[in-house]
Amino acid sequence: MIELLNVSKRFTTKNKTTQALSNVSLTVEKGEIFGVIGTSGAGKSTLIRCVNLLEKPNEGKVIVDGIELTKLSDSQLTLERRKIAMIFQHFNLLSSRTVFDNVAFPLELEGKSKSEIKEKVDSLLELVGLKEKAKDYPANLSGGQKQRVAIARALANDPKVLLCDEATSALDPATTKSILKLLKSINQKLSLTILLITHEMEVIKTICDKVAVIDHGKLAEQGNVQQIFTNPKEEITKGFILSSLNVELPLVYQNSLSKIENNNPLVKFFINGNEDQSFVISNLFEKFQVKAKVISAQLEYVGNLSFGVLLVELQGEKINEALAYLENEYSNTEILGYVG
Ligand SMILES: Nc1ncnc2c1ncn2[C@@H]1O[C@H](COP(=O)(O)OP(=O)(O)OP(=O)(O)O)[C@@H](O)[C@H]1O
Repeated sequence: MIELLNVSKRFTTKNKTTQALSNVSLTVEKGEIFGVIGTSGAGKSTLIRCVNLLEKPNEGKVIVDGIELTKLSDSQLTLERRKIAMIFQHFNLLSSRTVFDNVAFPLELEGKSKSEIKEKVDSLLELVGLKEKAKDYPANLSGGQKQRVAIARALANDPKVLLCDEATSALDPATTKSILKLLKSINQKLSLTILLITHEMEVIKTICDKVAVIDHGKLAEQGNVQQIFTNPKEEITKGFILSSLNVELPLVYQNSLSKIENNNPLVKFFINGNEDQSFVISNLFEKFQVKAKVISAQLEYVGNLSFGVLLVELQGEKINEALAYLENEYSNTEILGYVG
């Protein structure tokens, strides 16, 4: 449904040229939710804006629904853009219009009749759960409600693709969840293809089928979400996954941690979704008679795979063998220090 082929984009200002995207290729299949994750300045906004040609690539092709947008005239592009809707971090609603009139706006531009508009807007407000707010103004809505209006408006012209530019970044965690749930249900009900950009792994984990990691304008890694979460190849991807797993050393351990190596090591390591790895505690005991006291842990599920981080204190005689085993078998094994 969306294909970017070797897309590059440079911005040239008076003093310098920034290579915002280098040779980016990706394919989003029909009906898929595809997430692009990256840190600030990585090129996410530029990438998503290249899909509807709000930014024109310097090189490469952009193909949406079989049409190569990069070779269309401006008037042809205007027509094709109707298939591609977009929502934004800050909602971009018209403050002088009611909720109803915001959603009606693209239909008015299309020249639809009053009765057609009423029928469509009512059904869209029903879809996003905001029927009772039809007469309210944006200023009187919560952030989550504003984004619901923006989603209803985006769907007014029955687009084939929805682009989400950090759509939940301005929302609190509970509202983020409800908006992601709404996007997923729209994706399923309408078979709408969704491309989103985010800096939060949580968003990817919650609704995406596929993910691409962008770093300094290049795609570092891409694949289905299960595969990337459980077997990340690139350091940047591992960093995103670890940052979404929040294990902290409890204060009592922080205060007693030392560098004295003949004490018990505190070890942090990553479980990658492989079922064998879930048996780490019994493996350590069976193989080395080393006991692993769990200090902190976070396990997550992507589909039926569990992955996560474990923080344990190792106790026993064959500590060095146990550490070598963890370093070999588990990614990102790290000795945080020693406790007496
Ligand atoms: N219009 C522009 N003119 C000049 N440079 C730009 C322009 N837009 C983006 N850039 C530069 O291109 C690079 C990528 O920017 P982009 O906004 O795509 O990153 P991002 O990943 O979306 O970051 P953020 O999450 O902070 O919005 C940055 O170095 C940015 O400064």
